[in-house]
Amino acid sequence: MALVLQAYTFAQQYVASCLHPTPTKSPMGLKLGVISTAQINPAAIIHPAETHPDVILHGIASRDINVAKQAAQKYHFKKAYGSYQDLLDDPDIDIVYISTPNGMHYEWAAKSLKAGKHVLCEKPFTSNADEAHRLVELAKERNLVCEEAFHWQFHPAAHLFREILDSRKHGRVLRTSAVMTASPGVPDGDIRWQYELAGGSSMDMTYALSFTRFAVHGSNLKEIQSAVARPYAHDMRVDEAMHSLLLFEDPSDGHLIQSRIYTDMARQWAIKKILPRIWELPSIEVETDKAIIYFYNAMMPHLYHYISITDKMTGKTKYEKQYQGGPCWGEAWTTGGKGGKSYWSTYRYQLEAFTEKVRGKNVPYWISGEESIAQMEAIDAIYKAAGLPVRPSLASLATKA
Ligand SMILES: NC(=O)C1=CN([C@@H]2O[C@H](COP(=O)(O)OP(=O)(O)OC[C@H]3O[C@@H](n4cnc5c(N)ncnc54)[C@H](OP(=O)(O)O)[C@@H]3O)[C@@H](O)[C@H]2O)C=CC1
Ligand SMILES: O=C1OC[C@@H](O)[C@H](O)[C@H]1O
Repeated sequence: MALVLQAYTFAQQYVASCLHPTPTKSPMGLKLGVISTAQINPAAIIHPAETHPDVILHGIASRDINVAKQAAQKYHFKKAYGSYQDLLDDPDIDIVYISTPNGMHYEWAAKSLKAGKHVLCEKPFTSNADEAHRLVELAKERNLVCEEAFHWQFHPAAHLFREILDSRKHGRVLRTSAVMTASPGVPDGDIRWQYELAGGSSMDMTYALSFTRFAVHGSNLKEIQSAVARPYAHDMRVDEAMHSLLLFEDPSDGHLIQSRIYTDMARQWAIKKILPRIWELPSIEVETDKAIIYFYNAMMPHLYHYISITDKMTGKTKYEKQYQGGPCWGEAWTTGGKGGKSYWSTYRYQLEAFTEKVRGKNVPYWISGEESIAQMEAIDAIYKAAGLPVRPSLASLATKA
């Protein structure tokens, strides 16, 4: 279903770009280089960049020059490169977006930083926490921006959700349950099934953990109470699905929060071969002292979302939504005016913050390196608790070979 959402995002952004005029590009705009010709590129970076006055589609790299040339022609990049390193050797490029398989994020993000480029790196940030530490350290040393592309966190709806929880209007957070599944499942041969490329549902569907950590933010992960993987039949090291129970501690009063996380790259259909679970979008439910709060489609709220709040005492439910402005962006002046635009995708809001950060300005919201490290530490801990190996670093695999 997530693939369907991506296609829908692509279509939505395409229509939006026809309906809304392309802005005049600043002659001093940041020159963007894209590493890989991944299928996510149009939705995650190319269309958002098209509508951003301060970003210029400069170059795209592929392991195959012909593939790079085709992509450059299709999306109007000025240049195409037949290797990722060639792109990094171009001194004109200011910012780099990395959409390689997970296991290559660290290598190319580190090489980009060493080449003096700011980095927007796809999720999950790295293969493991050790790599995340090293990358964050490197970015600090070089005084460059290096961000994990957790686009959903930039959307106004995410901040409405957080404000509802943080206000404590409904009491403390007691329990959370986050889900991300694929039904129809991820196709065979996909990068997500490959252990060496840091595949697995906990890695790919890292959103469920991200929703959770966002909801309980500030709380410390105390322990993994339980983690059970359903292994992939062709490689037992890859978690086709993962069920985990995490325990967080809220430092303000020491109360405990139990968090269920369920990811599944091959979710059983509702009716076999007839009806996949297309309605089961990545979402999170939060129980507080007084209410049950549910954020439906937290991953791609720009397409559709709601936040429902059901009062435990009265049983009454009220619904909220936020497509622009709101607690985070409401007072912010953006390249789309005050509060952003209602048709902006999560990726467009993300790019807005990323470019402002690169420009050294204050941004309405940011994902720190420490945040990405904590996220990777939690993933490592889940793998260990489930008895599976932490995803390997490519460099360590090369040494073993
Ligand atoms: N933010 C979001 O919403 C999404 C993020 N993602 C993330 O983006 C990344 C890419 O995902 P996705 O678009 O599905 O990936 P794809 O499989 O479509 O693309 C991956 C690209 O990586 C390059 N590549 C380099 N080495 C390999 C290799 N050994 N095997 C396969 N490809 C290789 C290829 O580009 P080339 O041939 O040009 O070198 C390929 O096109 C992942 O990290 C994923 O987690 C994915 C989907 C959504
Ligand atoms: O980031 C993602 O979002 C959408 C999903 O289809 C995909 O598996 C994942 O990589």
